[in-house]
Parts: sequence; C-alpha cells; structure tokens
Amino acid sequence: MTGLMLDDLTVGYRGRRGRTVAAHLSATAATGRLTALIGPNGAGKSTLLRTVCGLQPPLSGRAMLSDGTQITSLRASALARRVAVVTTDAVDPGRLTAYDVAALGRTPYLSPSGRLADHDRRRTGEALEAVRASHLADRPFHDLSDGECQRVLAARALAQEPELLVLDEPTSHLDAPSRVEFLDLLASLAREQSIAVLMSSHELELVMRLSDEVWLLRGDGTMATGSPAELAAGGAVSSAFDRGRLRFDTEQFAFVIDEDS
Ligand SMILES: Nc1ncnc2c1ncn2[C@@H]1O[C@H](COP(=O)(O)OP(=O)(O)OP(=O)(O)O)[C@@H](O)[C@H]1O
Repeated sequence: MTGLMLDDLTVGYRGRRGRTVAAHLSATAATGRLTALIGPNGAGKSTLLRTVCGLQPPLSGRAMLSDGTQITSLRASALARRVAVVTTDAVDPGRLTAYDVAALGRTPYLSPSGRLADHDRRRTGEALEAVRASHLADRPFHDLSDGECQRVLAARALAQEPELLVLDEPTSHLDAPSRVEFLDLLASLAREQSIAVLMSSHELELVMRLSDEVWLLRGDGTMATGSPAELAAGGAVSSAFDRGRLRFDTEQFAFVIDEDS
C-alpha cells in the first residue's frame, strides 16, 4: 500500500540553462491519503510534480509506484493506466459535454475503434458520481463553473482508474467555499478509491487543515515531510513561510500579523 515513493530523487533541468531544483528527496505519498506539496514560489513544486508524472526525467534517483516500478520506465499507455494528472492548463472542450470529458479518461483502455464499451460507460458514470457531478453529465463542459469543471476533470482522472492521482494547484481558480469542498473531496476520494493523491497548493491554511500528509519543499532544494501537526510543531512551516510580522500560527493553523511591539 505504498502509493508513490521517492528514493533519493533529484529533480531539475539539464542542458545549458540546466539546474538542480531539489535534491536527494526521499518520501512516500501513501495509498488512501491526501498528500499536499507546498513551498514558496520557485521552490520546485511543478518540477517535482512533472517528474513524478513521468513528464520530465529525474536528474538522478527514482520515483516508484507501489510495486517498485519506476515511473520513467513506463510507456505512455501503461503510464496512463496507473498515473492520472490534473493540471491548471486550460481545457478546450469544443462541444463536449461533461460526460464526454470524463469519458476521455477511458482512452488508455479503449480498443483501436475508440468506442466506449459498456464497462467504460459504467466506469465513467461511477467516476462522475464519485466527484458528485452526475447531475452535470449532459451539460456542455464550457458552460460549467470553475468548481464544476474541476470536479469533472477529477472524474476524467478517476475514469483512468489510476493508483496515483497528481494535481497541480487544483484550487487556484476556485472561490473559498469551493476550495474547502474540493480538498475535502480529494481526501475522501483517496480513502474511498484507495489511491494515492498528491497535489501542489499555495493554500497553506487549508492544506494544514485538510491534508493527511505534507511535503514541504524549501527554497534551498530540500524537503520536509510529515503530518501537518508534525511539520507545524517542528518549525518547518514557520521557517519556510514566516516573513517580517507575518507569521504562521502553529496552533490556529493560520497566518497572523504580529502587532508592533
Ligand atoms: N524549463 C526550465 N528550465 C530551467 N529552469 C526552469 C525551467 N522551468 C522552471 N525552471 C526553474 O526551476 C525552479 C523551480 O520552478 P517551479 O516552477 O518548479 O517552482 P514552483 O515551486 O512550482 O513555483 P510556483 O510556486 O511559483 O509555481 C525555478 O527557479 C524556475 O525558474
């Protein structure tokens, strides 16, 4: 039940403008749990997520799935059956309905005809139900609100039946109640569907309240990991985010501005 395991993983860019972004990372994003990747701007969250999704190669070390398979060793079709990715990139749905978009998640399983079988339709319906979006199925995707779109994109990812779901800043376009709702949904999906969910976020306060585990990438290329309470108590959150009078209160799990003394 490991989920995703980083083993001495170093991520970054090769070539003339190449650089190491984060080095010697070892951590686990467990199956059934919501792991949040946080860190200041430029710390390397997107670089790390792209590496664990197999979209860019590691500089060294390994990112592995539960059975020890290295993500970089998987061919595209096998990767799509095991790892699903939700990014903030704009989706151009054309005239697709929400159902059609969710059904795209079945692509790695389709026969060369590309037609959905009964089983694929059932899995798509279940995925929409899991993200509480069944009622949106017939609506044109481009008519949906940002929160509804995000749920449908999560359904598309679930329809892939992945063991690892990776989301890059999934709450960035959502209003405050939808952010809470979506993170809560991700935590439930991780448990109910037995998948490892790893998401990056700038929503420090929400993450500290709603995630099971936190990976905190520091600006110096190192990473602290643990439960929200452990990271807060150990001072890792404060040392990464406190600035001047702005301070992360480790009891309230919220930023506060200290009064001038
Ligand atoms: N293609 C690239 N080639 C070289 N360096 C890059 C490339 N893309 C990003 N970087 C650098 O890698 C570092 C980490 O960037 P990354 O986007 O992973 O950080 P981040 O934590 O996701 O940032 P943010 O919170 O601002 O989204 C930055 O210094 C960035 O300039």
